[in-house]
Amino acid sequence: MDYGEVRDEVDLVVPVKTLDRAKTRLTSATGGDPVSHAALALALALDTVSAAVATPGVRRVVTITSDPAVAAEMAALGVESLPEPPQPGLNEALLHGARTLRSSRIGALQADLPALKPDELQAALEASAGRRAFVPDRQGTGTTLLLAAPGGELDPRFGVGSAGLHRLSGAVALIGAWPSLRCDVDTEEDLRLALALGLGTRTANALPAWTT
Ligand SMILES: Nc1nc2c(ncn2[C@@H]2O[C@H](COP(=O)(O)OP(=O)(O)OP(=O)(O)O)[C@@H](O)[C@H]2O)c(=O)[nH]1
Ligand SMILES: C=C(OP(=O)(O)O)C(=O)O
Repeated sequence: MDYGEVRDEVDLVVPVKTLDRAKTRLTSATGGDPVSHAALALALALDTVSAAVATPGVRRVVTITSDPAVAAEMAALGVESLPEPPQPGLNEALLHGARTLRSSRIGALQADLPALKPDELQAALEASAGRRAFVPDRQGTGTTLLLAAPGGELDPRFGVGSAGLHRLSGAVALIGAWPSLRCDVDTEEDLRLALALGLGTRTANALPAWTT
């Protein structure tokens, strides 16, 4: 295989929790209303995936989710969903996706990047230059994107302090001027920052009243 041609082309797995369990740290942002909360969590994922699909170096996007509502909305974007494996947990879900896809190059993208710009994701793919690499979140502690090397293992270590764990596991930290790729939305403060960066249309339409 000529890795020179494929090394910037990647298949991305995007994990999405069931909407009733997702984004608990954002619960206060929607005033505790479960319907508004689920709509916001779904919008975050749809905007993230839409931007990923529009990125030239991304060949395929697949979500890992057990939520039929998420799978149906993703299908409307032309994105396939795989159910979660029997083993619980984010890393298990990502490993299951990576094993199922058997891609020439695999990556994991978090589903809470509602300001994501395709040109910033593309720039990160190019900066990885075919290495196993990751993009830390804006605080530098979490991970928003993990890329395997072409033909290599993803070896995901998401969870608390994942940036440090990915670094320790030998992945290269990619730090660029990619604010939309580094702005994962866990809290109200993150949502305000993403709003300032320019939200995708679905999240903009699902925003709680306090943002307007
Ligand atoms: N499929 C799947 N996705 C998960 C799982 N755990 C986390 N995720 C997803 O992984 C991404 C990062 O997780 P977090 O930022 O912690 O999001 P979260 O768990 O919804 O948020 P909190 O409840 O506030 O911790 C999000 O896209 C989640 O939907 C899991 O067990 N399975
Ligand atoms: C699971 C992660 O996301 P967060 O830190 O946003 O919960 C992570 O960054 O590994």
